[in-house]
Amino acid sequence: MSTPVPVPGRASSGGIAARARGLTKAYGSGETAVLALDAVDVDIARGRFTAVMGPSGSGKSTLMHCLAGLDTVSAGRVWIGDTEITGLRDRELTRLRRDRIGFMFQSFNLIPTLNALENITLPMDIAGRGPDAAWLDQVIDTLGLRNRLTHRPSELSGGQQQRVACARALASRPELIFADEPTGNLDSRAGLEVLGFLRDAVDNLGQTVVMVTHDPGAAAHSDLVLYLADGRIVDEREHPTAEAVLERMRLFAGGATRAAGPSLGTPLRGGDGTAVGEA
Ligand SMILES: Nc1ncnc2c1ncn2[C@@H]1O[C@H](COP(=O)(O)OP(=O)(O)OP(=O)(O)O)[C@@H](O)[C@H]1O
Repeated sequence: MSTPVPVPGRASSGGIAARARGLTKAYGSGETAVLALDAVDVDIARGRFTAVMGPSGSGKSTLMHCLAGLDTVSAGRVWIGDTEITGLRDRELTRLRRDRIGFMFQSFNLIPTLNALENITLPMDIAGRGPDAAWLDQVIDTLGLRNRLTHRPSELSGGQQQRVACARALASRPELIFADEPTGNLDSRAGLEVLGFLRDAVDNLGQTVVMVTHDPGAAAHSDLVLYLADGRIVDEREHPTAEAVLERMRLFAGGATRAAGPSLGTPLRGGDGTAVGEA
């Protein structure tokens, strides 16, 4: 009998929020084809904060998009909870994304003509579902948005806008939140705040978060870092510190990481608090 090979990401006692087997994504064809993901197996543990890191072009965003059903796969299978999403029709996939997944992007993606509260509840309004009032209250208070609810995005700072986007992602109490560089457009103080809220969402609200980032300091807020290189998960680390992540990133080809910008180096919880990224 062969010994089972451990799958990156591993389960928590809470089970699996998403998983992929043999996930392969190629762009283009023939000579110009790019293999963005190369037969990736991964388990995303429920109730945990998972960070995805790797050099530019390693496939981080593609992995996120395929796991979240935002992009089709070339081969392999993907599940959200127990639902296989590969093979779902567009309409079913749209409904699944709307009902079961929350998204945060680097560029906030708020509607400029709606105020903060309207932005937060928009996905539920579109779905024709009223929010759970007690949960929504808790999300708004956790994110410190109570006195900003009537403001439009242009009347909010970048950090406040991302907090609104975070509240929008949380409002329907999704099974899983995917965040693609959520701190990429924020100064380090606002970025730290947003990471703290994502951490709170996992620790205090029982949410599951998957975050793509370039920043070892941001990754240090997670429970587990998955390292991608050339479309494969090549390593993982539990309870990462910023130093350990930076060190691992240095091992990638050329030693170059895009961590040279302002780093969100001081985890609000755990880690050793040393600022990195300026190294
Ligand atoms: N729509 C597309 N068409 C063709 N190639 C693409 C497309 N999207 C991504 N790729 C290629 O797939 C590979 C993985 O891209 P991806 O955006 O997932 O990497 P990444 O790790 O998120 O990069 P970055 O850190 O720079 O955002 C890259 O080689 C990229 O050029």
